[in-house]
Order: sequence, then structure tokens, then C-alpha cells
Amino acid sequence: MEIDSDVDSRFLDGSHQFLDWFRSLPGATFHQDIAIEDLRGRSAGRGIVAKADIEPDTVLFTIPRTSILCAATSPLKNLIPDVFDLDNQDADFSDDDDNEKEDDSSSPSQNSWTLLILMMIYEHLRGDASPWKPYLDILPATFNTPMFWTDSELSELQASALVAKVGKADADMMIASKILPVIRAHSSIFFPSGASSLNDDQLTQLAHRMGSTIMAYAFDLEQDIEIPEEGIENDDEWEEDREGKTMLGMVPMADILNADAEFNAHINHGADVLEAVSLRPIKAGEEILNFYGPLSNAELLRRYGYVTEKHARWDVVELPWDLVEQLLKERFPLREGEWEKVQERLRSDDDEFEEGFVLERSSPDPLWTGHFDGPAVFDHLPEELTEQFKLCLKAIKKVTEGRNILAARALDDKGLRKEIFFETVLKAILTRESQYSTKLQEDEQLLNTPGQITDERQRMAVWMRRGEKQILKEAQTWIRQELETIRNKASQQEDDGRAAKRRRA
Ligand SMILES: C[S@@+](CC[C@H](N)C(=O)[O-])C[C@H]1O[C@@H](n2cnc3c(N)ncnc32)[C@H](O)[C@@H]1O
Repeated sequence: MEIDSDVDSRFLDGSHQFLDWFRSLPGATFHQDIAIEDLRGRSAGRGIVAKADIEPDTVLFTIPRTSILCAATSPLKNLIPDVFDLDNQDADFSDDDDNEKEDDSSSPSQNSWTLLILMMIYEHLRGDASPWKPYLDILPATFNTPMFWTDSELSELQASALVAKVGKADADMMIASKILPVIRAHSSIFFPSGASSLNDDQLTQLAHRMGSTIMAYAFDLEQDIEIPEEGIENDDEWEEDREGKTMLGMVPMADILNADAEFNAHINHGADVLEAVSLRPIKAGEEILNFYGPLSNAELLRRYGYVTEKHARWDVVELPWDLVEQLLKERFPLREGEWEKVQERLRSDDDEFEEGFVLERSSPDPLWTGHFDGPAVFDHLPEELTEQFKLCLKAIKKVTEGRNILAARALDDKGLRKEIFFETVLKAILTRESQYSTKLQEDEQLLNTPGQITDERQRMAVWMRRGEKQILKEAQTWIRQELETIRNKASQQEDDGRAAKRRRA
């Protein structure tokens, strides 16, 4: 990547000023053997790199809680207390999973996510007066998340379910209903006399920028109060909350750490400080890496705007039920009107019925050292899919009052049912594969031929869709093996039956 020398020196100045500011915070520490480095050459922005070998359990840096930008520290909370008073709003976002308003981006009530956007906009507009200025200066102004992609860039995602999750329209609605009205109602606070105001378009853009920064940089501050003792297996703490239900904060320095599926550092959350600690020996020159969670590359791209080879182990692909259902309709021809009844029965229990299923490998969580102890393997189909398939057979039997012999037999005979199940899912997977406009080999060739892809967004899109196609291929191989086992077993049973007959004769 070519880097303009002016931009370059501003980038370096930004890092220096930020580090000076950070070091001056009461209670902050920054280990002498680490440094903030320019990693733009590999499209990774800033990162922290070891300058000498580092022992495990070394405190790499310490962040005083007072330096975190969140509802507990932001002066905005005292300036507009009503807006921050979540208890007295229509929607309670505390921890009620069933609260429907929680996802309602058109409701005016706030959540921890929108409040942090407001705090960041406020601090940004304060300019030099903001105590977080050197920190805000190094936060990104542009993003590589698909939210900011053009239609033509988005088309590179092809048939990925990510297309439906980009969420630009929802974000626009959230900004229009929750952010702009608050700023306009308190314009003297956001734009004190002398400060030039921003029009709605400019404010909307600023809110998008802050929202995307939070998505990729903020930490969930409530779940992490306890310091983990024995590593992080089975610990949900990396499942950072981006749905607005918990207290989010911007944590200077902790968010300079890049991350990968194999990592070597962890942020411990203490009562007064947060500490970055090495999990294992780190060699001089190695990047210090955090962990953002067991995320697929599609999810990594959606939230953080990057993809990595190691995260491919958690790649997923969605299989819509419609594809399976269509094949069942062909396999079990029914009389006019009967199929609609089957569909109705299946959907009669809203809680049980699934519109789609996620195909994924079995992949153990990383060890507390940040390593894996085994490969990710495709070795199962979702249980819920097997269950829904069986429910569909039951619905066919019921609707046809037992007239459909195949459905009735498949319900009684587990082996036959399994065979029909795998055959159907295999065909559905082949159809799903054909929804992508290029084949796996073409994507591989694109990625492996130097000069074929010059655009970073295109590279990430091809990388991500190739990962989904790889799962589809692995699923086919696994299902074919399962089918072979089932058929071998059935023919063995037939042979045994014939041999027994001969013996009796
Ligand atoms: C919390 S920030 C980390 C610091 C960031 N590199 C910066 O310059 O401000 C998260 C962002 O860093 C980038 N990032 C993190 N890990 C990365 C990796 N392994 N490879 C490439 N980019 C990465 C992504 O752009 C992501 O949205």
C-alpha cells in the first residue's frame, strides 16, 4: 500500500501524541518493551508490537477506568440527565431479552449504544476542549465495513447472508429517531455559542462514523468486572454486546490492539483499572493480539471491516428452509391444496419453526494461551434441521391421513429417514451453492493469482464468500460419506437376510 508522506507524518504524530497523553494519565502504565506501530502496509492500521521478548503474565499496559469514555465518565450525562435516565424511558434496555422495543430503531428511547454515540459526538464537537482529544484524533474517520460499500462492492458478496445484515437502513433510522432529535433539542450544549452548527446530513454522517467506531472499538464494561483466573475457556466475555443492552465504553489503548483467532494477550477488567496481560511468551517483533471472539469472517467483516485466514475456522453458511421444503414437495407429491396444509401445520408453532439453518464446522474454543488444540472439522448438520425435517414428514403423514406411504415408512424407519434426509439436504446444499455467481475454484484462482485483485474490499468479499463455499463443499463431502455408510449398512443387512434365507432353505 502506498502511503503519502504528509499523511504518514500526521499518522505518526497522532500515535506519539496519543501515547504521550496516555502516559500522562494518573494510574496509566505502558511497558517499555512494546510500541505502537504503523501497520497500514498490511491494512491493519495501528497496532502494538513487542520490541523485546516478553514473558507470560506481563502487564503490557494499564488503563485507569477514569480514562474510559462511557456513561460513568462523560460530562454529557450531567448536562442532559433525562436522556441518560434509561429507567424513565419507554423502553427498558437493562437486561430484558424479550423487550421488543430493544430492536426498534425508530423508537426515540436510548440504549447504551446510542448514548455512547451521543457522548462521542459531544466530545468530537468540543474539539480541543475535550479531555479525550488526542485519543479521538487517532480514531478512524473512514471504514471498510460493508455499511460503507457501494452497490458494486456489495455485489461481490454474492449470495452471502451478510448482504441482508449490512443494516444501513436501520442505522439511518436509528440516527434519525434517536440521535438527531437529542442533538437538536440540546443544540446549545452540542453547539455552544461561537461553535458552527452542522446540518442534518453532516450530523448523520458523523453519527454513522461514531456508530461504526463503537462497533469496531468499544468494549462491554459490565460483564467483565471480574478478573478471570484460569484463562478464558467457556467464558462469554469476548461476546461483546453490540445490541445496546449493556454499558459500552471506549477504552483508550486497549483498542489499539488488533486481534486474531490465535492471540497472545487479554484485557483483564479490574475495579479501578483495566490491564492488558500477555498470555504466553511473546517474541520481539511479534504483534500483540487480542481476541474479538469466535467470529466467522462474514461477521468480522460486518463488525470490524477485515477478514483473516485463522477466523475461517468459524465460517458459517446459511441454508434457508425453503430450499429443503421445495425438494420435499417434489419428493412427496401430494394432492392439490395438501402441500399448503403441510406448510401451515409446520408454521403453526412460531417458536419452533426455523426459516433457516446455519451450517458450520465443529471448532473448539481457543485455549487460554490463545492457541487452538485441534482443527475445525465439518462433522454434523444442525439438530434443529433434523428435527424440522421430521416434523415436516409428520405433517405430510397427518395431512394425507397416512396415504403417503413413503412419509409413513420414513417416520417408522430411522435408516430410511436418515437416507432421505441426507439426500434432500445434499441437493439443497447444491442449490445453495449455485446461488453464488462464481465457483469456489474461480474465487481461489482470483485470490491466488497476483494482480487479479487490487481493491481491498473486493479481496475481503472474495475471501469471505470463498469461505462460505468451502463450508458448502465440506458439507457435501461429509453428507456423501454418511450416505455411503447408511447404504452400505442397508445392503449388508439385505445380504445377511438373503444368506439367512438360503441357510434355512
Ligand atoms: C480495536 S481497533 C484496533 C486498532 C486499529 N488497527 C487502529 O488502527 O485503530 C479494530 C480495527 O482494527 C483493524 N484490525 C484489527 N485486527 C486486525 C487484523 N488482524 N488484521 C487487519 N486489521 C485488523 C480493523 O480495522 C478493526 O476494525
